Amino acid sequence: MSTPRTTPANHATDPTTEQWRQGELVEIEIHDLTDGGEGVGRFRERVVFVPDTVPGDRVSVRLVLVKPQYAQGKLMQIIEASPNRIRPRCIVADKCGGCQWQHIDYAYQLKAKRNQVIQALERIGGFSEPPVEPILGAEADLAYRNKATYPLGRSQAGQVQAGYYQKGSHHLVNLNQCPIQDARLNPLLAEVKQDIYQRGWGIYDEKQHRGKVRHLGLRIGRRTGEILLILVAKDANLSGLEDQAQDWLNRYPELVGVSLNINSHKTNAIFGDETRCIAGQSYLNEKFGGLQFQIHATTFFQVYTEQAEALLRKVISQLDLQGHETLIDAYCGVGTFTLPLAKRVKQAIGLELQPEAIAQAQLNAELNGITNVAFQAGPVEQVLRTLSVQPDVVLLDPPRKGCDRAVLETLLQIQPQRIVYVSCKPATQARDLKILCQEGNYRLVKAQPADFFPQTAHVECAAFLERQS
Ligand SMILES: C[S@@+](CC[C@H](N)C(=O)[O-])C[C@H]1O[C@@H](n2cnc3c(N)ncnc32)[C@H](O)[C@@H]1O
Repeated sequence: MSTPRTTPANHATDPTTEQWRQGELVEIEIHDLTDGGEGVGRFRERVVFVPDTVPGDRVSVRLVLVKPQYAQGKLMQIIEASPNRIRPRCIVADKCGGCQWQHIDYAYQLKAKRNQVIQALERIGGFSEPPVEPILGAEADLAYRNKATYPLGRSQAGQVQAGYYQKGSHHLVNLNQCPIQDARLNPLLAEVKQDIYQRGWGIYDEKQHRGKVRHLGLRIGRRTGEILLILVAKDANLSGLEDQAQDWLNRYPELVGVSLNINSHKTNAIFGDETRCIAGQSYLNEKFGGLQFQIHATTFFQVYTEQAEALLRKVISQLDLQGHETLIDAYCGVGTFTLPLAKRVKQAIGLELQPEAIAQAQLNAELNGITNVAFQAGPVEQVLRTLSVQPDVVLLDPPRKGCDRAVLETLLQIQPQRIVYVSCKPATQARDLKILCQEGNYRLVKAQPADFFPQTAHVECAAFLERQS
């Protein structure tokens, strides 16, 4: 299970290519899954990647892209279904690119995710028999996401649509509800689209870079039920926006704020730099790790609150902090891990690129009366080496691309006793762990996978390292 997705160079003149015909219909058995969630089979001794399949399936596949060493297949027919296959609980699962694994039994998803971590540690990290714990599976494998950001579009009849892009395309799959979102967000999704239509606000066209409203975002505090609504628009000129925002606040008692984010750039990035609160408040309240948090609409917060908490509990129990330690939380966001951990150490320092997230982290510390914590805005690769403290523990939780090389080099110089590396991308995590563990600097004590993203191929993992004496 879990084949890293490789795309070998295209040797157009390789004679073996001739044995593959684009458009050919072939029958194959699926025996593996890639990191991206596609099934893997073999045909004429070479690899075929097929979305929407699962190990144990015997399928008929159209070869839609043919390369010398691999082909991309499109599932045409399931000849014999794997025992791991289930009927998707989402009515648009066959089209929508939001989830990759709606057709896979949850127990098998968990097995495949743990295996993804093991494979990455072995193949990329070079660890033999890595110490990977059983995965922390989720109690609820649906209705778990606390946040949704939908691109907007128009139907041929001109109706406003919101949803996720179709697999491998920029064609929008219109949704009125999404089974992996917190169900309390669904009524807003269906009705707000209609209001945008009634207001006559132009919908952004990414090809032409014309129109106004680009995305509709919804975020909910799982424990408090408070909801934030955010519109992302090319400019702030939406007639009647204040009235409409107030109308939404009146209509949905659980909605606590409506914001407008302005993104005037021709970019794939969702949010622009400026966010204005239009009605209500700019943040929602949430409870996490026994603490109170305020979270704005555009700042990072883990999408599965309960699972993030379950991983936090593992981190706390593994670290067994005694109260005398200095802890650095690099890539700290709004203080999600920093603040619960600060209560268990002498001093905590959070580092984060986004100044808005740092401002919220500071505020969250104040809200909870936590005074032994300091936050600093800036890139970890620059800030970490300028700190004058000697940390005992460093927690890393970088974005998917992993840590900048300079961060790893600084860690190898300052040599904290322990490093916890939390990641949602096993491949980059394994790459970075290899660097930290080379020449016997650190030892991988334990890797703890957790499912933060049921129905998708993504997996979270906390790796615990100890300095070798
Ligand atoms: C995966 S999130 C983790 C946030 C936090 N630990 C949490 O669990 O909520 C990664 C965070 O790193 C921040 N970030 C990205 N690149 C960074 C960099 N070069 N230096 C500092 N922070 C960065 C992002 O803004 C984001 O808040």
